[in-house]
Amino acid sequence: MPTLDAILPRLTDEMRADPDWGAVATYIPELAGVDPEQFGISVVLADGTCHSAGDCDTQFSVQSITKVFTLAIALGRSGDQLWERVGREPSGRAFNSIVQLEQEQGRPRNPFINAGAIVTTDEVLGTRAPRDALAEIVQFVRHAAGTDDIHINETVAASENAYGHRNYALAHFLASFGNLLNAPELTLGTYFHHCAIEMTTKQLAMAGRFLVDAPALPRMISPQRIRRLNALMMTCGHYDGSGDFAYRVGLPGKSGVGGGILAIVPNVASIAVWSPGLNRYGNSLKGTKALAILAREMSWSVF
Ligand SMILES: NC(=O)CC[C@H](N)C(=O)O
Repeated sequence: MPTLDAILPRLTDEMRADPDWGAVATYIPELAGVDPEQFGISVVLADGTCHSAGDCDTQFSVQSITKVFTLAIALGRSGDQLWERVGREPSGRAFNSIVQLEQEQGRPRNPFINAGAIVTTDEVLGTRAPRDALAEIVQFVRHAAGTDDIHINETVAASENAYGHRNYALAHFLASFGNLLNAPELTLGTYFHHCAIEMTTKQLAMAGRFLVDAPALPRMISPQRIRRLNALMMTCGHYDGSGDFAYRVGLPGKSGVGGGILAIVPNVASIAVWSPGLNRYGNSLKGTKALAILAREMSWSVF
């Protein structure tokens, strides 16, 4: 089998040569200015070694990928009670869709669509001040990644808040159904801030180690919870593109609108890829392409 150190630079060259970079998200003005022609990839193997290529040292907005970390924290705090407030089914709809929320009386389909992540964030917030909940989230991510050099970009959070009408609509809808403990602006303030965490692909691949379940990698949650988080990433991690991602890549993954994807090869590896241009589902165009090639070349699949 070819080694990662041979595959990753070749994959990066291939991605850079492909003229279709997709389109960056524009609804968060601060993200609209990011140069789409960037590509980075990092893989941490079960032995702890990290292999990277391309723009692997550039920090980017991880956005919805943080929903995996907040879900892990919410489950740690509340256990199965969380599932009274949010479901575990794929939504088959865009990440920011509101229609299902009305039809299903304010219980979001899963924790990875925006409505579900707002509920999860609300659970993590509890009765605390947003600053305390955010400190816990950032600490969890730093601990997982094994570095303190991970921060929230306040400008990105403010930019999203200023234009966050849809997320405000979702939060108010949740509140109208009695599924929000805190005032919408408090929960959303916390949500926008954790989405605005920035990482490099190296840091993100390191942070994903806690989902791999390998003896040499840090253990932060139980093996059973690792399997369950991976199951949700597989079924819901790419919104209405989750089926397509499972078909093409065959691994649990979570995307963010900043163009990052965290994918897990259970017991084998944590993979982070970043390219800011998105496909029609709002998932990284080249990130998905690169993962499909890498998974095939390494024979990595859960199927
Ligand atoms: N898909 C995403 O990454 C969406 C996250 C973004 N913060 C939002 O709420 O719209």
